[in-house]
Amino acid sequence: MRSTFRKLFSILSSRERRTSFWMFVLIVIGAFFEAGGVASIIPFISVLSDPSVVNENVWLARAYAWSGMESVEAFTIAMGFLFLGVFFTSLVLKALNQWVQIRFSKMRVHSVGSRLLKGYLSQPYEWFLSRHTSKLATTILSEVNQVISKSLLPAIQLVAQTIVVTALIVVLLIIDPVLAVSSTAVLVGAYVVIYMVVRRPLYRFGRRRYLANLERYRVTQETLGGVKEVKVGCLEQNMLERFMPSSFKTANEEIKASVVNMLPGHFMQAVVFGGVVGVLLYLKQAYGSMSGALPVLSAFAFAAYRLLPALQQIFRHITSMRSNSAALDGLIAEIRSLESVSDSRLQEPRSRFPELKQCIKLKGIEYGYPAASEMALKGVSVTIGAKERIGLVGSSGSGKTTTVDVILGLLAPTSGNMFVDGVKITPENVRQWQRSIGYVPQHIFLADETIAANIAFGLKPNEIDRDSVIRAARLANLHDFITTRLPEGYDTEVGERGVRLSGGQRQRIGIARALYHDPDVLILDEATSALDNQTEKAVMEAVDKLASQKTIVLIAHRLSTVRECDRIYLMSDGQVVGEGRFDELVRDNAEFSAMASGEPSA
Ligand SMILES: Nc1ncnc2c1ncn2[C@@H]1O[C@H](COP(=O)(O)OP(=O)(O)OP(=O)(O)O)[C@@H](O)[C@H]1O
Repeated sequence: MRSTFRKLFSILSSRERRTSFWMFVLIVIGAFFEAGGVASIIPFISVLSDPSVVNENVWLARAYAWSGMESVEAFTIAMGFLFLGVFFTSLVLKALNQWVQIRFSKMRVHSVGSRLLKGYLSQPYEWFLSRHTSKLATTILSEVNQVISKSLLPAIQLVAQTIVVTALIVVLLIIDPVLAVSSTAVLVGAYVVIYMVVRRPLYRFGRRRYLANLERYRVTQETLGGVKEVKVGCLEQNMLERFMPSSFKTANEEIKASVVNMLPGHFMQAVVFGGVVGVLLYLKQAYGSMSGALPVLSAFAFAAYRLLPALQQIFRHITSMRSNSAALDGLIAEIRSLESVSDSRLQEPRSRFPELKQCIKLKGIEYGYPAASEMALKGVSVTIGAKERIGLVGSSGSGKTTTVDVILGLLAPTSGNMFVDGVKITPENVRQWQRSIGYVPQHIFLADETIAANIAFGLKPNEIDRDSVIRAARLANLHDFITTRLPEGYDTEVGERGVRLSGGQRQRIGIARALYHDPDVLILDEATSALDNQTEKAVMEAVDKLASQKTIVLIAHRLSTVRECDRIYLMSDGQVVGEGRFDELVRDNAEFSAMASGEPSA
């Protein structure tokens, strides 16, 4: 249990830890008043049942004299009000404490989730290559919530209830030590026995729920993310059957944990009722008569009214923390797997590289993916002149995308260097370099927003510059389509994942997006490979318009795409094996010439 507290503490920031200290102080004050409420009932009931105690008891006599009351009746009424005052104050403090505790923990869903996303975003691109995005999303969206509501909040409430229970027991010990010790021993002992029985199954249920929930999210994301393939492949039933076991398991394990949480409550009622009989017999024995025992009985009854639910809640909090320790461990492992979180990797660099004047030079680049046995790039040297249009071609797996990812500054070469106008690209200046590049991937991710917001992707609505959006759309050959064919022009919603746009239109939105920040260099990574010849032609017209305005790097499967390039690099097995203009390569390079002859001319 101590280690669970330590782990929970470790997911809080130092500011949150300080806040939790003040929350603890408030809990102690609340407990003080709760115990005071129980203690103050004794003198009130004593005076009520036998007014003569006002003179017999030293403390009551002093209080009576100090109050200056004229009659014992008035004093009794005042005592009643005092008791009610303490009791009401304890209720108000209880409500305040609950509000503070719930607010503190629910806000942690927000802050821990945000810190986690910040941690993910500040990781290098390489880090993401070995991660499943569905697991990252599940951790942020589901597991953080699970840990906070089923582990952190119970932990806080456990501390609060334990302090209240301790304070109440101290008061009871003062009132009647024998009764306090024996009844506490029976109650706490019964809970300890139950906990010992259920702790292992609870951990098992929690671990199975955690794993099943990850699987549930993964299958959901695959199914909905690939809905087109699912529909075409008639895989609906298949996907449903893959989803249902993990979904069933998640629910089932949660049911088991909840029932185990609840059952001891019934068992404890049997213990308590058995105990009441014993207490009454004891009181009759110890105080001679029931009327003599009335003040003590009232105090114990009143304390039990708080103590029993508090003990039951303590038990539930402990079991909840226990059954969620797998989720907490998962979250901690995820936080630890993050390399240092650096703000510099999150902020937009203030400046960008000076305009490209001469060339981008890759010199002897070697790169190996973390888990791969073979190098993906084996000494690649490439020169891309300013305002040139360069093509990268080669068979699948030859290293084109890896080369582009190095140019994009996403992968740091294992050896070799990249220079931009003679300046070496280093971790310090790579983000400025990235600001100079516009990138168009093979599949454009379209957000469920307007055309304008999709072109100015990632910006807040008030940051979008309409003139830049229109300029980029004109360059991408999209402006006429947007203004004449779309009902609300640039303010037309594209629909989730761009389903209302054709493949060619989506790709041109991608090009407009890449051009929005007016980059020097435009990189298209198989941006037209998924399009038919006719649609590709329309997209390539947009690219042609940019020739001699921008430096362009094109990765292409189809050689027709790179026909107009100033220079083409042919890659094979992580190396550059040919270089030249299209016709030069057809003439001089057997591999290229074979590729060209195998492809119908566009
Ligand atoms: N994330 C990765 N982890 C390990 N190896 C990888 C990874 N991505 C690519 N590779 C390997 O690196 C080599 C080069 O891959 P790359 O994607 O650069 O080729 P490509 O020419 O772009 O291929 P394609 O035309 O199919 O996209 C391949 O052998 C590939 O298997």
